Amino acid sequence: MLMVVILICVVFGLWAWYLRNNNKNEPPAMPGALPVIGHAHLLIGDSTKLWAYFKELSHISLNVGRAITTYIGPRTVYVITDPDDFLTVANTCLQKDGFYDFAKPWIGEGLVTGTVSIWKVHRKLLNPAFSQIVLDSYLGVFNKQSRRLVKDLEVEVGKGSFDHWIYTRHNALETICLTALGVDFTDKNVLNSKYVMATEQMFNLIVDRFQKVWLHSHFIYSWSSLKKKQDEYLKILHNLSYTVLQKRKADYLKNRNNNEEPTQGPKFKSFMDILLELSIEKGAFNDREIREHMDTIIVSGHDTSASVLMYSMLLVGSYPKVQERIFEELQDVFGDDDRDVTKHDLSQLCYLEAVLKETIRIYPIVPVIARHLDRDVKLRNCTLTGGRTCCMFIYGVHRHPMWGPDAEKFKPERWLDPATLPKCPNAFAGFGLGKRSCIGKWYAIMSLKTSLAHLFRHYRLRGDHTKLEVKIDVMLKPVSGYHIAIERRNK
Ligand code: HEM
Repeated sequence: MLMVVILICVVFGLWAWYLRNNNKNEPPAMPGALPVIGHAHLLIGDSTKLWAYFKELSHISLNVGRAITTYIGPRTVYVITDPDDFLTVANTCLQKDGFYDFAKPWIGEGLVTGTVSIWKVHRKLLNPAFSQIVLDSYLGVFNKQSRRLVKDLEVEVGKGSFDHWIYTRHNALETICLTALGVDFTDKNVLNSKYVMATEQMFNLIVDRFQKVWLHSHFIYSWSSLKKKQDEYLKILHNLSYTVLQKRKADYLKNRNNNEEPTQGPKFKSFMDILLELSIEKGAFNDREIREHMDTIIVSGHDTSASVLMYSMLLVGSYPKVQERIFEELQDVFGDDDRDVTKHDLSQLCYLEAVLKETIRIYPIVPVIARHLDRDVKLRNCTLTGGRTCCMFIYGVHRHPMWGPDAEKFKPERWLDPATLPKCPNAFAGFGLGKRSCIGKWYAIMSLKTSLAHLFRHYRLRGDHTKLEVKIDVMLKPVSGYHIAIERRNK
């Protein structure tokens, strides 16, 4: 078996080696390629090492015209870090790269991984679920969940460093279930923990597969021990989403038969309401498709927000002056009142929003995205060849020289004055760019601002982000998270 695998790799490698130099206007090649395997040997190691390699790729790309060519066995993979080129590729080639197929057993044809023809129809149908009017209707839940987080953290007051990532993850999972899906898991701790664990393991597994180039083949992967583990985790993940689906569907049908408006949940149609309505009344989705959209929203909606909350708490804890400025802004808006955050308050919390954006710029939790090039794409300094993979390095875009010599510094105030921001509108790509950018951007900003407004009214944080080691588990994750301590704020 091993011999067959090696033989296949060698044949593909030689073939790709032969084909790869035909485009004379291609970006320069990344140094260090070996015959046949290309740069695949640089992917080997744990996910911290992989992240170090990705950072190096970003910096090399930034230094040589914002684009380089790498080779993973038979595949040619471009790395780009120019913001305008990023947008060009993002809007010219809408198809996600084959690497995203590693997540398809989990989230299928949901928006993140969906094939273009399906994505085009479904994104249009689902956009209204993230309209401002729907998001405003979630503000009550965002406040309730933020208060819950403040309360949960009470046990850590004065006890020294602890892992706040555990708290933000559980809280964000409950929030996405309450809002987008209309189900309450706040008293189901065991289920919640199992789901969070399975999500983490699935991300590990996808990265593990990425690093083991021979497992890129679906056939070889299907015989691997990794695939067996994947099946176990998927059982947990799909079990939860199917349970929610059955319950919500039964409620929908009951209300429809009784001609009743739902008594619980938001007044406006949530993501789940829209899915059910389109499925039951118009036959737009079958159960599998609903489940795939639900799984996509659960994972992309909770892990992202939880990570940004975790990193922003750590960064603010590391910069006392930033923390005091946040508190001053909160005092200006709320005084000593512990009331809920309103829509109007959110529009006034400009410094807090700057903190969030700067956090995502420094720690882009989705640091790389990839497209399949279905045609040749002409960029500013080079041409990418169709049929290949283009990785857009958000991490690199956020360190482009247009951010200035202090690009590595956490400086929220740069967001307050257009003169201190890059002129290029694409320089910030934390939520992706173009037609397939994040559908949940404003959901995330609203929920995160609400959480931070509650947290910083109650606590003073201390942290040290320079001690944080990160790894890439699809998203940018902490290796360990014991870097903040909290104290109650005496106003
Ligand atoms: C701060 C938090 C978030 C960040 C930084 C973020 C970032 C991103 C990025 C970079 C992409 C593009 C992915 C790619 O092209 O492969 C994306 C897509 C997506 N995000 Fe987010 N996201 C966040 C929060 C959310 C939330 C809260 C939701 C849902 C409630 C969500 C749902 C999605 C979906 C469904 C897509 C796929 C969009 C499409 O292809 O049409 N995200 N996000």
